Amino acid sequence: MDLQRPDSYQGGAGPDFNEHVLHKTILVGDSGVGKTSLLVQFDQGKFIPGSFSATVGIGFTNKVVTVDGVRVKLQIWDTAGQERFRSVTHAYYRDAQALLLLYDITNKSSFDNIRAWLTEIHEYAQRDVVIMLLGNKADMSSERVIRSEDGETLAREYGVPFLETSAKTGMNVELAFLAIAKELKYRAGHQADEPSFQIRDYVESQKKRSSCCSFM
Ligand SMILES: Nc1nc2c(ncn2[C@@H]2O[C@H](COP(=O)(O)OP(=O)(O)OP(=O)(O)O)[C@@H](O)[C@H]2O)c(=O)[nH]1
Repeated sequence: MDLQRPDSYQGGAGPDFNEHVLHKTILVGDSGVGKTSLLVQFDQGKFIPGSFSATVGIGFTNKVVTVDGVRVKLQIWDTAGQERFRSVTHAYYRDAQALLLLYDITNKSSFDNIRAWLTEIHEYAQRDVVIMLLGNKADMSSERVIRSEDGETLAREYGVPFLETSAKTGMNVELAFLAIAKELKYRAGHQADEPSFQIRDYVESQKKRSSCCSFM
């Protein structure tokens, strides 16, 4: 990711109670799991195949998501997964409202490291941070080593929502950010008579499964 990249915030008119609030969301996970690709797919609707260039440091993209007719501004931070940048990225966890934690379904160690990532998150982030677990590269069915059920079981253990995504095809990418935006909007303020919003139930009801892997 180019850290000098200009802010991609899609501003514009439109009254809502969140107009001036930026909800800080951070992408974390091992190097190469697809954090930058996921953000590019969500922001620009495209996937740039080819050689992998690791993120250096940290950078952000602003993006407006409309949920239930309300504009919610997400400031999405893309972090470097490489170990040598950890101390830099930890500093950003503290004021994050949401964290998208990614592993790569074709890379076992990226999945095994999720527990260590969650330990770090619990150490450095706020107690009530919204966490979502994402198993990325779901399009790579022939190289899959982590079953969908394994991701689901781990997410259930930690009480967090889970989705399999593909930054390549776009599968569930918008849903992941939309669910986060809905949760943050709900937390920012809701009517007393508004039904409660449960992010895990919402994700379960909306998610598309990778058609490749129902046998796994
Ligand atoms: N097939 C497929 N390839 C992907 C997907 N997501 C990412 N990739 C590829 O995986 C490689 C790593 O992707 P990145 O988005 O750079 O990974 P990252 O997590 O940002 O890596 P760091 O910046 O080092 O933390 C690149 O070659 C991407 O093209 C996906 O969903 N499907």
